[in-house]
Amino acid sequence: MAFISLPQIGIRDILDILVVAYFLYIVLMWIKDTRTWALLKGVVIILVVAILSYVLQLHTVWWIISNTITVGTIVLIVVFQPELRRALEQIGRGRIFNSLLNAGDADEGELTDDAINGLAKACMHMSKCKTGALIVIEQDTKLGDVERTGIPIDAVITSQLLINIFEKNTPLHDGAVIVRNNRVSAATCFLPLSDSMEISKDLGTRHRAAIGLSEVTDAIVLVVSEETGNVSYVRNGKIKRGLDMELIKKILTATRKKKRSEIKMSIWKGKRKDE
Ligand SMILES: Nc1ncnc2c1ncn2[C@@H]1O[C@H](COP(=O)(O)OP(=O)(O)OP(=O)(O)O)[C@@H](O)[C@H]1O
Repeated sequence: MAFISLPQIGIRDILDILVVAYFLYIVLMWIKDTRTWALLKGVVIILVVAILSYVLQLHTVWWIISNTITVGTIVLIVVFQPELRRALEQIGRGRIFNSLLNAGDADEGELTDDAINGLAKACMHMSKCKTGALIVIEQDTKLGDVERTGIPIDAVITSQLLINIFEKNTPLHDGAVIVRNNRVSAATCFLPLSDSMEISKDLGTRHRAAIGLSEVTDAIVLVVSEETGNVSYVRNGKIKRGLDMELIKKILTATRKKKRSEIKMSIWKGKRKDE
């Protein structure tokens, strides 16, 4: 009697399956959040056509598809180079690695109550006066490259200092301010612009720069619009507009708490749903 022999499954096989499943999940999540989603649908359609042409013996269609696949792969790598670069950067600053590397650093660089108050007060003041502002708060990803494009300051955060920096027609008002370890480390910094096509057309380059930096780093960016006085919070490529004093404080305080719990939890939880 023929009997079915089940392969032996050891702990290594389970680990193997879990690692592959996790990476597939990450890749699918990443694809879903970028313009690569449209590409994936295109690739699926081409694959379906290729299979059909093979099964139905449509020689010309099959010849064209099979010959363009090699060239097509190279073309896709070139076209999607920015997305691939961003994906690698995101892996590099992944929560699991950061948690392992930064365990114990929870309080280092964390915003103090005074700093949060200073930031919120300055944003609301500049909002009232319609003074444009761009404030980057460094997190785990070091922003030395961005900082080098600006002018060093190295001063404790106060609302007065920030208001003064962004005062129109003064030498430091253009570009972004970098905040590190509760200090304003530099001003007039140049941020990378986002090339996302999903950004609202009523947002100009200041907001595009904030989103651009948040796409490639884990920095938090506060933006005050010169045109509308609107205050926005930008993180992970997402923008939340129309903040008031309380909301700014609440968000910055929540980020601080999140950072602490992230170190304990992220190894187990993976990507949080609220992001
Ligand atoms: N890449 C960048 N890095 C840093 N700062 C930038 C960058 N691009 C623009 N800015 C800042 O934004 C200012 C121009 O803002 P612009 O009016 O184009 O944008 P906006 O998003 O419409 O802002 P607002 O609503 O404040 O008018 C510049 O003067 C400069 O200070």
